[in-house]
Amino acid sequence: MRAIVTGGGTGGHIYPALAIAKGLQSHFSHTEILYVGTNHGLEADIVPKANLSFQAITVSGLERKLSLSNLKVFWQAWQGYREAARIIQNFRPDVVIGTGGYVCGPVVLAAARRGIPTLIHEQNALPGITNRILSRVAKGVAVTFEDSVQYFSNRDKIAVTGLPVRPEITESHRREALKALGLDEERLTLLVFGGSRGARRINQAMVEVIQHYGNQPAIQIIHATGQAGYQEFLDAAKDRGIELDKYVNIIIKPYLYNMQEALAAADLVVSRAGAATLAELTVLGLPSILIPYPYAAENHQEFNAKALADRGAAVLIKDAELTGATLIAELQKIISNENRLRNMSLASEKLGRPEALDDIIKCVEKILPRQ
Ligand SMILES: CC(=O)N[C@H]1[C@@H](OP(=O)(O)OP(=O)(O)OC[C@H]2O[C@@H](n3ccc(=O)[nH]c3=O)[C@H](O)[C@@H]2O)O[C@H](CO)[C@@H](O)[C@@H]1O
Repeated sequence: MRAIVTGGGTGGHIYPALAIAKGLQSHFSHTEILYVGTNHGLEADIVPKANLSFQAITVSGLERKLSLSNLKVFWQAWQGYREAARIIQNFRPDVVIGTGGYVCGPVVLAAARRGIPTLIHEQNALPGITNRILSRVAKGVAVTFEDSVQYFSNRDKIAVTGLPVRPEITESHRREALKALGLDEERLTLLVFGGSRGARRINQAMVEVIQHYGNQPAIQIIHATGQAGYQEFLDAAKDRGIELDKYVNIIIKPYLYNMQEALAAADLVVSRAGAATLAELTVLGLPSILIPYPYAAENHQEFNAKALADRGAAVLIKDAELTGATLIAELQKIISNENRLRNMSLASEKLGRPEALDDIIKCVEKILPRQ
């Protein structure tokens, strides 16, 4: 089986594509995977680290208003289409799978035009523009939420599968993960990150949180600032007189390439409310404090977060209300109440979709020509 997977820009599109690639590798014998992305998306960094072949094409997003730079984007899209067509011609895939982001457009279109079976996966309840367009030509459409079915015209090809998480995330174990991270088994572990690109607002609040919990014996913290916010975070901590290297219970990283270990070690998570993150939290039954990114298209992160908060799996803090003090107060309420932590964890587990990856592999089987 030869498959091209494509999806890019942010982790929310890339990790589901990686999960599907790994699912294909373990389901079909002799699977060869090629990941097609762009050189300026996070995928150029993440995919080679996952030991998959990677090729880049030229493409960028449209601005919403008509402008000269949009003309350049159309030209790039045409170039990207020709590059995608060439890659497809050389690789000769049996199937092409897209998980959203602009890069999927030319790749899935070029494959569909050549009669190659194509499947797209939508992570959010409100489908992205690329997937809405591609759903017209794709042979199959897998969606995370029942709610998104209404946005697609051809309902026969839609399957509600949930969002696939990377297999290593469900296969990691707490004890080994804590050991690998150099953390203590007796302490409560708090994992904090702001989606795949980090979140400045969360980083700002975390400076105070870290000062509050630094060297406290009962807790340890892993905080990913995002690549772009790392230096700013270190500077802000320094300005506050915090000497991070004196805290034995705090790990600060720009990015967690070993998220499976961080999640396995965690007892409680503070994060944005992107769809891939929430699928990972619920598949592991992790309780969380969610701060939805308020500028995500049509405020979809707030809807994502509410789905968990309304069922008792998470506490929601609005971005505008987030400060170091509000975060510490919420953390204290949860940490000091073991029962609450356990109930949140049970509620979270109920929302998990561990079968999502298998269901997507079934969708792939369905669109392949019969042998
Ligand atoms: C601002 C915005 O519009 N964000 C969107 C983007 O979020 P974003 O790209 O942040 O994606 P998600 O929050 O859904 O997922 C982040 C992914 O990155 C991983 N990770 C994160 C940090 C780190 O250090 N290491 C690491 O591995 C997480 O484990 C997760 O797999 O795509 C999601 C899925 O389409 C949408 O729901 C989000 O609304």
